[in-house]
Amino acid sequence: MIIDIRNVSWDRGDKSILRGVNWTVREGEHWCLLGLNGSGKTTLLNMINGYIWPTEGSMSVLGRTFGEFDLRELRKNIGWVSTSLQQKLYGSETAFKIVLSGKFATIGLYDRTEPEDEDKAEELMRSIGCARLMDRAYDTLSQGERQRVLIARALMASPKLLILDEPCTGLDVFAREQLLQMIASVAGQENAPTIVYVTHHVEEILPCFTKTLLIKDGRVFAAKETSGVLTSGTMSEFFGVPVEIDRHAGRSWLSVKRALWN
Ligand SMILES: Nc1ncnc2c1ncn2[C@@H]1O[C@H](COP(=O)(O)OP(=O)(O)OP(=O)(O)O)[C@@H](O)[C@H]1O
Repeated sequence: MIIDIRNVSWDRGDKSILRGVNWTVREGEHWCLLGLNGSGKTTLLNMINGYIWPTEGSMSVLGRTFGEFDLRELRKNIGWVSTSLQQKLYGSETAFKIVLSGKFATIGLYDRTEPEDEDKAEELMRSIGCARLMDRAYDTLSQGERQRVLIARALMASPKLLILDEPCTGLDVFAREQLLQMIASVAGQENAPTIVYVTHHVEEILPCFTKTLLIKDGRVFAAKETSGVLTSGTMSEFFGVPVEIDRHAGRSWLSVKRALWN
């Protein structure tokens, strides 16, 4: 079992940020986590990475129950790509060093690397289409290029779980489609990690994400086959606004069916 969350709540003061969350992710599954701003997605990810602890309930990640193991070891098995990670990295470092640092899950490269690590980093950058950026300083890269470098970094430690937290934020439509194609190819590889893809946008849900967790106001609204979730009826209920879902090329596109102002 990759993630097993049972009846988990997380309270701050008298507010329940997460309430009665149940979610099971099995090896080989690829999930999309969809929710509006403030629905609790980041809180849930922080919990999966062991940065916060459930107020109630129990959970295990990669087969380990919280409280019973070394969190640093766990984090080496989880690749996490997020905007907050981008902000922490040293911008003057080369893209290559940033990818290499993924082996140790550190910000900056302090440990000695072996020639085979360098070969692996180069190979990953090649397969993800960013090898030409190896010697470039990270802060000179475009947003789309940065995301590729961060995904290569996350894969450096051969994680069992890869979390992509809104990777398409700030990308133009072509950069977004390129990145999504790259993610689909990672998901399709033999020995691919289990992927959790976090987004606000249904059109980013690739066919490889066969399961979807909908989260709303800190509660699980649905957790099942994507095909059963991405319907006009379920999404209208989820967003609380009439929407229509159109299917095209194995993906879903959402349009809002009434004015949202006045
Ligand atoms: N440490 C905290 N103390 C109090 N409230 C918090 C704390 N962390 C998060 N919250 C609140 O919990 C709710 C869920 O926040 P969270 O960041 O998990 O949402 P999100 O789904 O990731 O949103 P977004 O899509 O905007 O990133 C928000 O209302 C937020 O203000």
